[in-house]
Amino acid sequence: MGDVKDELQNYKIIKEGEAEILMHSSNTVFFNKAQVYNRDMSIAVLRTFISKRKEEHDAYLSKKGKLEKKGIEGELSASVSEDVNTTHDDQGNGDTEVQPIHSKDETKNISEQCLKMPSWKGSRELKPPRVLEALAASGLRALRYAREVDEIGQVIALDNDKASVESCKRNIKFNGSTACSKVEAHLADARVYMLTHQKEFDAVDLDPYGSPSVFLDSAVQSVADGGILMCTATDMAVLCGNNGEVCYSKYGSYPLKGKYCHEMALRILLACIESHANRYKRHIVPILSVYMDFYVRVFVRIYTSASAIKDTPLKLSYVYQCVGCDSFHLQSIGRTISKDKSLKSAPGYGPVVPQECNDCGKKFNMGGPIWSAPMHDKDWVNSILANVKVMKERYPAYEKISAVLTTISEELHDIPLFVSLHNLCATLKCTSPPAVIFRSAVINAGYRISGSHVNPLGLKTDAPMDVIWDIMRCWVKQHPIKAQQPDKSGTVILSKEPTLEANFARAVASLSKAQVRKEVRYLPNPERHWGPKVRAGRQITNKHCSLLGPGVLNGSLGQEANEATEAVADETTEHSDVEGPPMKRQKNSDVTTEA
Ligand SMILES: C[S@@+](CC[C@H](N)C(=O)[O-])C[C@H]1O[C@@H](n2cnc3c(N)ncnc32)[C@H](O)[C@@H]1O
Ligand SMILES: [Zn+2]
Repeated sequence: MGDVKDELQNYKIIKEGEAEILMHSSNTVFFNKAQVYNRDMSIAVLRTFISKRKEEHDAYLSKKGKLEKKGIEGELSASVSEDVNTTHDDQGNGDTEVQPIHSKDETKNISEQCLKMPSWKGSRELKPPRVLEALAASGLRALRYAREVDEIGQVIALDNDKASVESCKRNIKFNGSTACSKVEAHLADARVYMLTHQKEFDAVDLDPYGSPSVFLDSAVQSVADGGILMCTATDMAVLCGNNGEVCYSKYGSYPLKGKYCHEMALRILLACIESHANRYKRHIVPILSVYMDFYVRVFVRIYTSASAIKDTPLKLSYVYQCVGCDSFHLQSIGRTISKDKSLKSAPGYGPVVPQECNDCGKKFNMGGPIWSAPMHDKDWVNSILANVKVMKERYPAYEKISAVLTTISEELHDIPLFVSLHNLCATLKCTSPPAVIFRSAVINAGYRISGSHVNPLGLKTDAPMDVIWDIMRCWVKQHPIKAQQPDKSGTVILSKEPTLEANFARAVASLSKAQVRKEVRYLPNPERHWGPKVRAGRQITNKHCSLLGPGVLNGSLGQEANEATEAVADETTEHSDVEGPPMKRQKNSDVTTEA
């Protein structure tokens, strides 16, 4: 007895949500409290998944019941497969172009049809969802799922590290009867386990150190039809372009350095998961894709449909980014043509840009392919946010996740990537218009504009780059700058006369509903040292700098975190900035990005 007591003295209890874990003083098992956002967000998604799954099952049973009443046995499955085979309305008499998919309405057709084909198809009883936490460490996440998500089924927690599995088993016992009855811990290589448990889990969670790339192939196979894959990547330096070739080798896409790099990271990860899913006649439907703090996390549903995977090239694009002015253009990989009442796939028309940038005359870097279809499902985002607000007290990170979800709910979902107002001004070496004034000019020119959750200074818009530069030319006419060197991109852009006369009068829609209601949309980090952690039990060395940012060596925040904090500070001044003096921005990437 005394021994047990002595032994327990070496542990401290860490509580997060309703779960408690024992952490040994030597802390050899991975634990990062910054991941509370990640775990809270995942719980919110799982709660919504359970209620949506129930709705889908009820709808399926009601449709089935109606058909059975009419005595039309077998028609349901026929109607479902018909739906899945017809992914577009065919209106053409001869050859008709069908555009690549960027908008939700276009994907909605596809996803709605696929939603009719989940794993429980045909069964009257909907079993509680089974969850796999493939990389569990202390088991904190698995325990939170089991204790906090009502109606959840069995949770399997895996780790290939013996100490982690022992700690996980200890924590299961420590959390009492619900945990003991629902959570099981196994020592296993997650890849082998997932490969040998195909389509068995309604939710699979991947939360690795760094990149999830080696786990994706088996993970997409272990998710049941209509199930959800939740996947984190913390290798932001790789995904954001510091090691472009490493990114290509891990994810099959080239990243581009740019203000939108964190959104590009999300879209590279989505494209990579889709590519693995396609190998098994499966495809993804993104529900929510989030960049937070120092990592990206995506939530995607997975379906099997040999015909739906033909649409994949319509959902992927290369990105051309000008090395001089950062203008960007998307090149879709595929298009479809409708011929004699059937749809055919064809390679995308290209190139969408000339050799030299129309705006400044410099060359383009080409990145991608990225997922260019919507990366969130708006209905899901609204449901998740509503659910989070109702259960406010059950989320330790309520302020943060509700702020992120609010900003995501406002994003233009059909617009991949974004422009940065400060970057535009840095190129022109001009003072920055207040965001609300720039937004107004875009709206007054007949285009849509929204913020972006990944960057408080990002603006998503369907206005083409030439319209954006015209607005900036008009702004500079009103706020003249000193003469610059003639070969600079900004000088070339300003040497052209605008063809559009920008109207900077404040437009009604220039502030989002949440901005009007003064709801929090971005939050700074709660404390210093908030950021990624290295593998349990390992020393921080120079090698980790590429993953965590140079600040880790002296224990300060990484570069990513610093930029985020700076951006939040900028965003918090956005409102006061509205009528205030414009700020001058310097561009430091002018020389380094030149090819
Ligand atoms: C970042 S930690 C997981 C943190 C945990 N999900 C949480 O929320 O607290 C990653 C874990 O993956 C485990 N791991 C790495 N490779 C693995 C593999 N091939 N199979 C199973 N576990 C693995 C490591 O031992 C480590 O405990
Ligand atoms: Zn250019």
